[in-house]
Amino acid sequence: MTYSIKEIFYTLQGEGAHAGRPAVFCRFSGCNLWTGRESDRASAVCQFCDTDFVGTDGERGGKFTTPEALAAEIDSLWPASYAASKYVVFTGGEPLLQLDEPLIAAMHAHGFEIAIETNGTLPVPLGVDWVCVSPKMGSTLVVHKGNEIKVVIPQKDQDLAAYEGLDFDNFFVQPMDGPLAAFNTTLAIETCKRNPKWKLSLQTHKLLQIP
Ligand SMILES: C[S@@+](CC[C@H](N)C(=O)[O-])C[C@H]1O[C@@H](n2cnc3c(N)ncnc32)[C@H](O)[C@@H]1O
Ligand SMILES: Nc1nc2[nH]cc(C(=O)O)c2c(=O)[nH]1
Ligand code: SF4
Ligand SMILES: [Mg+2]
Repeated sequence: MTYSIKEIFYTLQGEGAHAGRPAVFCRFSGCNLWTGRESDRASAVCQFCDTDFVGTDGERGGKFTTPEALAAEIDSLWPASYAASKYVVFTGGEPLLQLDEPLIAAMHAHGFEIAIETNGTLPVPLGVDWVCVSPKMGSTLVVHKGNEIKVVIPQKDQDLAAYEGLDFDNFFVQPMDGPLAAFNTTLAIETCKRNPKWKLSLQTHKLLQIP
């Protein structure tokens, strides 16, 4: 399996229950809900994406022909002086188009805890340590359990109650970034206050202006 990687970088997890935790982000190229081309955005299933996941031209991006080569590149970003708490977040694009058990095994062999950020339309391979699902209206959700569900609001015809019976440890709403970000943030705050099952997830890396 050759892995197509947009970029790999070391930063703090910005979102969800692990916000503030140092993590290596590995962003896979490609998504099943949008081509990533602006000309296709209006006809895509997922139209609000804030991410460039096209190609392999980002920082440390490229084609990795073995799981070991990719794992070694990810591990090279972890501070050598502190070889504990190793944490990798596989994102994209849609990571479950490419993340497989050999890569999971290679990351575990390097001592990493493995997280994914997924749209929940594809099955999760065994061995992932932290599953964050962010469902998209217009797609079929097949991942009904995990560590956190992080619902971007608002989306057309969305019904938060439909997610409340799912088997997640944490329920987050995250305001949709874009022209209505300020309005959406107020909406998310009000949503949590009205229904305290839900907690607020902010994209703190954007507030902090870090990757
Ligand atoms: C770029 S996606 C990649 C992972 C996966 N494809 C997914 O959608 O979960 C990473 C996270 O950013 C969220 N996201 C994308 N665009 C956003 C936006 N405009 N505002 C807020 N969150 C956004 C997604 O819902 C997801 O939780
Ligand atoms: N700092 C930081 N945190 C993140 N959490 C989820 C991200 C993503 O794009 O999947 C992301 C990201 O791109 N940067
Ligand atoms: S599913 Fe994720 S990566 Fe794909 S277009 Fe939507 S937010 Fe972006
Ligand atoms: Mg992001």
